[in-house]
Amino acid sequence: MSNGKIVVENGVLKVPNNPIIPFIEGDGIGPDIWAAASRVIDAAVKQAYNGEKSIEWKEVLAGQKAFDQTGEWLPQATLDAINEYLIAIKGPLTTPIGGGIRSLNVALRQQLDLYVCLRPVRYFEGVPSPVKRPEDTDMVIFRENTEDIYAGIEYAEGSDEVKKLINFLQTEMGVNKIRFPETSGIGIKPISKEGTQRLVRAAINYAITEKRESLTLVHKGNIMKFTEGGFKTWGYELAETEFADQTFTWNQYDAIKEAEGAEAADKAQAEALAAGKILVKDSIADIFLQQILTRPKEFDVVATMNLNGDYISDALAAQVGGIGIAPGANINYVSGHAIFEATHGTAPKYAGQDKVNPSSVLLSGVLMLEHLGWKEAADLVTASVEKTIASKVVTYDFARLMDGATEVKCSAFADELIKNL
Ligand SMILES: NC(=O)C1=CN([C@@H]2O[C@H](COP(=O)(O)OP(=O)(O)OC[C@H]3O[C@@H](n4cnc5c(N)ncnc54)[C@H](OP(=O)(O)O)[C@@H]3O)[C@@H](O)[C@H]2O)C=CC1
Ligand SMILES: O=C(O)CCC(=O)C(=O)O
Ligand SMILES: [Mg+2]
Repeated sequence: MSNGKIVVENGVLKVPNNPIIPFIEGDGIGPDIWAAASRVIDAAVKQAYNGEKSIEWKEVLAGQKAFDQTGEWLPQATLDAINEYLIAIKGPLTTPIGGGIRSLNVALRQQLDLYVCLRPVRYFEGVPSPVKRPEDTDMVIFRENTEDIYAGIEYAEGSDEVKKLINFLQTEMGVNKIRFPETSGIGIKPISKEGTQRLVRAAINYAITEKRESLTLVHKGNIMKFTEGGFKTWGYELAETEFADQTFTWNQYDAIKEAEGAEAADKAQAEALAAGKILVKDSIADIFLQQILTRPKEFDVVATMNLNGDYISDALAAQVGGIGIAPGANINYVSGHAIFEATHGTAPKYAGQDKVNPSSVLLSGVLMLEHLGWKEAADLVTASVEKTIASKVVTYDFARLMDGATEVKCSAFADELIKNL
């Protein structure tokens, strides 16, 4: 452990006092927010441990910077370094729309098999929000990170591949419902039982450890029966088999109701919850998006597939004040690999202006510190974010919605955060 490498031993992370942590600066606003956030993290670690601990940052390349320096968008050396050092943090990377390279963000998650995209959503007092009671929103999203349409199995309209696939579907599979077969692009959506269950397992384990009350499986299983519907079925199945003593599911509720009536089902559920069991329920994605606005208190931990999770995490971020403050982490709980990153993207129109809010990547750093077991440093940063926002010294995104705010640049906001540690 003396060589600065974080390792996993018997499923437990061993962190030296001076761990080497690879970082990807990112495209667009990446350099600005990374410079700001890393300064705050370093200052918090120094203060929390009187200089006995510190992070040795190791830059690894991806995105435009990597392409300019090496001719590759995601060099093998970057994957090798993250593989070796286990934990990394990154700024956002650009993905062109419609053509060009596929997402490097997705590639990193898939190639390192970081199957959980963890995105906690909580309110910070004083942050301007579009809803009346933003403090009612306190959810933790577990977004499946390796499957779904993000697998990138897509064929362009007019290509030989799409003609072959459509022909196969029509002649071999009896499909006659492709409305415009001559001009369709086709995408494939793989959702597996293994992929679902390792995600739901992580979500239930989190709910147990963090003493959360419920887990909601969000899906569109009424329409996509064997993919999103499978997700729901396999999620309930996992809860009822692996976590029989710790959970009570709506599936079980329905079975009791059918056999013994609604009163018996209500009683069984009430008893289970009184005994501290986690309620595992499900929600169809469209109604879920309505209810997170109208009844946010009913939701706690949320598990869902990749695309739903992408939409839901941005929607929930907006609810508590926007994407400038929404952190995230991509984690493989078995191998120990993790990459921490903001929920937002490269915001190209603000690139190089030292303008945007560094809180998303900074709070991703807080998740990283917590993951390392460096809670004291994590708590210092969180308290400083709370204090700084309460003092109304904020970046443009909050300043434009707050009365009496002092707008500061990204780097000056970091100075303020360090002052308030
Ligand atoms: N994980 C990743 O690396 C991700 C990468 N991307 C990529 O980023 C690129 C741009 O995507 P886009 O759809 O514009 O989404 P972005 O998240 O980059 O930006 C959209 C808007 O969100 C607000 N915003 C984003 N970041 C911040 C911040 N730090 N502080 C304050 N406000 C912020 C800005 O709002 P306003 O205009 O109102 O000021 C901005 O214009 C694309 O190539 C996309 O693929 C997207 C998401 C995640
Ligand atoms: O990879 C991208 O460009 C977008 C990723 C994204 O939207 C996300 O991680 O939430
Ligand atoms: Mg997204």
